[in-house]
Amino acid sequence: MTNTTGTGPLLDATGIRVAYGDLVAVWEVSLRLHAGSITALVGRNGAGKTTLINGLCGLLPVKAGTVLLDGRDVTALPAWSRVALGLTVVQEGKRVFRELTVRDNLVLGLRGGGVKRADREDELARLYERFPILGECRRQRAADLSGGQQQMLAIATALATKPRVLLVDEPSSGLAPVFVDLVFEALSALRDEGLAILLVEQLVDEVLGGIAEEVIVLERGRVALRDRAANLAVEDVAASIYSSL
Ligand SMILES: Nc1ncnc2c1ncn2[C@@H]1O[C@H](COP(=O)(O)OP(=O)(O)OP(=O)(O)O)[C@@H](O)[C@H]1O
Repeated sequence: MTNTTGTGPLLDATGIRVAYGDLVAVWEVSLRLHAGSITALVGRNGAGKTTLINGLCGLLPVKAGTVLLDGRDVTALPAWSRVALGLTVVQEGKRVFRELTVRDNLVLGLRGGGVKRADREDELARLYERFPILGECRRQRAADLSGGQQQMLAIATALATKPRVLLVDEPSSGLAPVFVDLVFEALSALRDEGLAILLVEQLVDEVLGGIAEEVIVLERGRVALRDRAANLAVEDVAASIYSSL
């Protein structure tokens, strides 16, 4: 059944378990992401956030559980076919093709999302309009951009795939405050346009200060706390994250 009414979750993951050999890093985690909302995934280092994201997007196989994308079971599909269906990840660490130009990175995203060659220039123009900073340096190698610019490029490349569900792993990591603000502004705008976003983020103040509707705290691969952001105080979330230290 597809989510044509806009009321059901766009991403519905149930009982997700992910392991590295015998080490189970994520234990039967369930979560739902809805159109037009940001869910923040927080937890201390090693809690399993990246592993969960990679299981959801298909970069790692799941040992148990199901991932439904708009009602369709994508659990067995490779990452690239999930991208084509609208489930895209922005990996940790500003992953871009460093030797390619900004434009060519974006074109790879457009191809991954199945955008037709005839529509390419229009789509690129739209991306440059959204991220003027990328328009200005479209002919530069990605390696020559600043860390903040590379993060914007990583997000823009993900957007080029035309996702409905975006998984974003620690986009603010290592960025100057001005770029953190730009990243959060971009994600808020995408949420307002109807994307369902899962955001791994260490900046608890930012998460509870407005960007996220829901917060999930992971601890040793399990959900330790889950609530509407409005119901949570920074101290509660911080206590939940650091209680096991
Ligand atoms: N490639 C790997 N091989 C083996 N174990 C791994 C691998 N990657 C992660 N782990 C282990 O899995 C667990 C979860 O790690 P993960 O990176 O998902 O946590 P995280 O919450 O994203 O942490 P961080 O905030 O540091 O990125 C940790 O115990 C980690 O040591």
